[in-house]
Amino acid sequence: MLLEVKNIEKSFVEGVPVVRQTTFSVGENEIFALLGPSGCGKTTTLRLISGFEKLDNGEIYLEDDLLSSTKKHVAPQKRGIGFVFQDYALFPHMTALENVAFGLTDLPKHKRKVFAEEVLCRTGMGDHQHKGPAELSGGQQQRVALARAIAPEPKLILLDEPFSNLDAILRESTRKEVRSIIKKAGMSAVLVTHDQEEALSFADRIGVMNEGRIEQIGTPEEVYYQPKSKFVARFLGRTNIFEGEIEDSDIIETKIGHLKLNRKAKGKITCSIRPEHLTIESPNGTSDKYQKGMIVAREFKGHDITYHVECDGERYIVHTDNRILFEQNDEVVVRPLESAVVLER
Ligand SMILES: Nc1ncnc2c1ncn2[C@@H]1O[C@H](COP(=O)(O)OP(=O)(O)OP(=O)(O)O)[C@@H](O)[C@H]1O
Repeated sequence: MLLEVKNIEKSFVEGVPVVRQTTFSVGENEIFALLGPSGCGKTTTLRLISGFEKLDNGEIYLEDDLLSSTKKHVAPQKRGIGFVFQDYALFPHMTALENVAFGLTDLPKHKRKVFAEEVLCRTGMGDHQHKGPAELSGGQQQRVALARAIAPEPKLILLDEPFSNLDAILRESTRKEVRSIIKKAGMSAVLVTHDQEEALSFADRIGVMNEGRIEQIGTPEEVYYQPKSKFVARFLGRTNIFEGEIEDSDIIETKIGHLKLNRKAKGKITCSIRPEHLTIESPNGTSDKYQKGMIVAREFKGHDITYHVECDGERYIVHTDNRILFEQNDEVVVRPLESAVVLER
């Protein structure tokens, strides 16, 4: 593993831990995202890795070298880690090109600007390379900061909400470019974000953080489709939660009817099923193992439609493609297409 974070802990105020017993590792050429709501400790975790904060407990290793522990603290500039922080401070008296070229000390002088220009072009800033930070918009400065951090090709790069100031279209294209630069150069990255779509599309693996702890680590598909907790299920996108009691079975009775579970369970259980794993049908001709419900709201989004269906006082969300057309107040049955995932907590 390239980066190993072992049981790290940090409090700013005694007795109020901000990062608790956090453990994860990042492999060679891997992009790892720390995803969680505002205030859950993501930035602090990144600052502990960069060395801008000292930890209270635990250890951080890069290529088996100890960077941080309670006894040792390697200075940030000596860690060989690149970073883009939320406040992306660029050198104000330098142009965009000079900002990016500045860190390329490993290259011969005449090659620095050529390479810096190439990276700026790839982050869409080629036309603005001779402007100073004051002449650039927030989003443009953010792209220069990204180029500056990536250009020296550090083994590991830390990215704290690096696309937050870009509009939706620019965000997607910049994300793709940055991902491809990181992958091609063989770098690894830790991305901090509260945007689930960003984590799902950018990272190879995601650690979902809640109140200072990582609740689950997995590939985007695992954390999205196999969440371990209610928090992870809900934070990764819309979902339908069912609660009930069963006797050693993989079927639960719900208000939409029988629902198959991904495994056998017993006692009180909670399970989750994504809206796209449910569908709706006209009640005519379907067997009576599915309960009737009514469409109470509909969100048409062009390529797909989200229906809100009320069954016996409970609301469910169903996501279908735009060929399944119903109107508000239509009577329907909700039918599962996949099994529901039993949550551990
Ligand atoms: N230097 C500090 N001194 C005191 N408290 C701090 C300090 N830095 C962070 N905190 C507190 O630690 C908690 C976690 O902050 P952190 O910035 O790590 O969260 P985050 O998940 O990155 O949130 P955001 O996405 O809003 O940046 C917050 O309650 C914050 O107020």
